Amino acid sequence: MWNLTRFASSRLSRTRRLFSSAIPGPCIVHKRGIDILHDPWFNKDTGFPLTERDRLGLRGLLPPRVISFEQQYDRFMDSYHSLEKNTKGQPDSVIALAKWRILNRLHDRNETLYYRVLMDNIKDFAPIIYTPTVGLVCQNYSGLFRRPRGMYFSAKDKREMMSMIYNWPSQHVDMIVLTDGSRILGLGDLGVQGIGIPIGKLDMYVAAAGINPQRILPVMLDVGTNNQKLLEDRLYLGLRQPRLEGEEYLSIVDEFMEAVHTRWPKAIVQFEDFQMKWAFETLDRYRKRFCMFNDDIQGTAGVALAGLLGSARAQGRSLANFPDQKIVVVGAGSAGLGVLSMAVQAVTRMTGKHETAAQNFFLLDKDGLITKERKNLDPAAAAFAKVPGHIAGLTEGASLLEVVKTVKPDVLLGLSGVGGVFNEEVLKALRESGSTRPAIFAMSNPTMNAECTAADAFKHAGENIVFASGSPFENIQLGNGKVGYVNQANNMYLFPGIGLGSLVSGARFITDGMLQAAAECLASYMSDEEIQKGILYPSVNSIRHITAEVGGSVLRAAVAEGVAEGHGEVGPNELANMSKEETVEYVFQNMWFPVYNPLVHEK
Ligand SMILES: NC(=O)c1ccc[n+]([C@@H]2O[C@H](COP(=O)([O-])OP(=O)(O)OC[C@H]3O[C@@H](n4cnc5c(N)ncnc54)[C@H](O)[C@@H]3O)[C@@H](O)[C@H]2O)c1
Ligand SMILES: O=C(O)C[C@H](O)C(=O)O
Ligand SMILES: [Mg+2]
Repeated sequence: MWNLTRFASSRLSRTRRLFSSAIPGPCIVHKRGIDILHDPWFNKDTGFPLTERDRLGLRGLLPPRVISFEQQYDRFMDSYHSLEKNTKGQPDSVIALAKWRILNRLHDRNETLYYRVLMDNIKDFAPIIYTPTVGLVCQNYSGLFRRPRGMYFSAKDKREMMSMIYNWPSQHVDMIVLTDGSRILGLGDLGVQGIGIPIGKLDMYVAAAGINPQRILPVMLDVGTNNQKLLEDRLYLGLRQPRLEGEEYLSIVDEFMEAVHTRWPKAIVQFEDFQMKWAFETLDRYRKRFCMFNDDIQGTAGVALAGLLGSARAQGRSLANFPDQKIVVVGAGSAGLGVLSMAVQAVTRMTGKHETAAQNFFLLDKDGLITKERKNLDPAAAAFAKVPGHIAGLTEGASLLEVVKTVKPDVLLGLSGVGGVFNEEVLKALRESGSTRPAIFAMSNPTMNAECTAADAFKHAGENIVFASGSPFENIQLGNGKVGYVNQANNMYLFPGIGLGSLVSGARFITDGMLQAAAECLASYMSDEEIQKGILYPSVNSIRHITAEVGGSVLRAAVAEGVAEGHGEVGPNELANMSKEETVEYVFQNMWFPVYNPLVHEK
């Protein structure tokens, strides 16, 4: 139901009321007539008032009755609910794709209405436009393709990107999400079909951070694919060649980054779902030259750290005891290593001792426990490699079950991309760990790649656990009215605020201090009462509020670190003089909100 009063009960209420009473400002449009109806940025469908139909040459191109935004909203939601009813009993994937299609059609037609229904129903719609359905959409992208969205740069576009970037119709771009499709969620190399991920992430940017949808740009860098099935698929829409490697690959990314920053020097680029070697290499290569970050390494790390600190609180420990938590991380890829690096930074700050900061962290990959004896030990994992035999029974390549039985961890955190690796035996061993309240983070996406389901976690590891997963699961009814709370540990709680805070501070770079501030903000967001119930993260329904808070923290950190250059009319000195509350209010004020603005034609 379309209802502005819902905001009154949310944590957004004060600021939202400010917005809702404001008269929407006019919006300049350079086209007329049918071209406006075909442009989802400006189209209002049957919502164009008569005066506007006259002004814009729309008279006669629409049925005569003017339908209000509220009525359009309700009409869409009615169709959506009918679809839900009509698809009952069909396979989950069929229902999920049908829901995605109806939302996507609205997205293609009328962005204002689309983003409004998305924002108001974010808990129901996030699983469709984001994980898990976005994974299914990427897997089937070439068959589902109807209209392009975003930009595609391919290996064949070498030396052309600087001019191609000017093909994008929008004068201003604030946020770019870029992928090369090489590691899409836990689904592997999906080549050009990975474009669904930047689209879904940017939908979250609009819904959560209020980035103006006219200023977002999803980008696919198609450098080929090593997915043989796709190369042989006659419908595949990407380059039919193996992935570029080495310098050839980097020269393509370099050229793209130069082109973007020539046209939009202040645009922020989020790298998403790059395979590990390129995720680290590109972060290292660009983070001191451009305002960019890698969401899988850095966004995930902050969300996981906030969850780890929350689990310590849920176990009744003071934060000063966080370094004593024994944490087993399964998956030594971009996400797992990002999480451990940030956790080590946190422990170092608490104890002042870097050398021993990783002593309670245990890291496994597909070959088991990583120790100093590992052949071809990845330098990025070396800091977390154990000395074999240091703890009796812990040898190189020990299985997850052996590690859990020996270490008796407080936390089991999965970023392996492998569904079910937290199997019954592992979960039962965790139950025996003796930890007052074991925590399980099954963070891999989409749902079928989660290390365990919520139901299995509560069943085998005990009702006392704290549970979080990367993709959403329903809460578990434990009987006798008791509920096993399911958290969603997903980087969506941070990347929108990191992007928005960087944007409105005019940050030159995104520093570790800004990322740390984002994580601390999320960690301190939850009350003790919530944490005791096992609730580690806010409801997705309050994502705009948490994003404004995170954005404010990121902004303040940017100022403190001397990288804030100001944004629009607001200079660095003004930013520096803002109180904490003022920074959050300023971030809110910069959020776009979907309403129909009066359209004014200009040649
Ligand atoms: N919830 C979130 O916010 C979030 C954020 C980022 C990534 N992820 C998910 O994390 C997963 C991994 O992402 P990544 O970028 O680190 O991938 P990656 O390919 O860089 O790393 C995967 C790691 O898992 C290890 N692995 C594979 N099979 C294993 C097994 N059976 N047991 C133990 N380890 C195993 C690999 O050796 C590798 O170290 C993906 O499913 C992704 O969707 C979730
Ligand atoms: O996309 C997500 O839902 C989270 C994360 O970025 C991932 O790669 O799994
Ligand atoms: Mg990702």
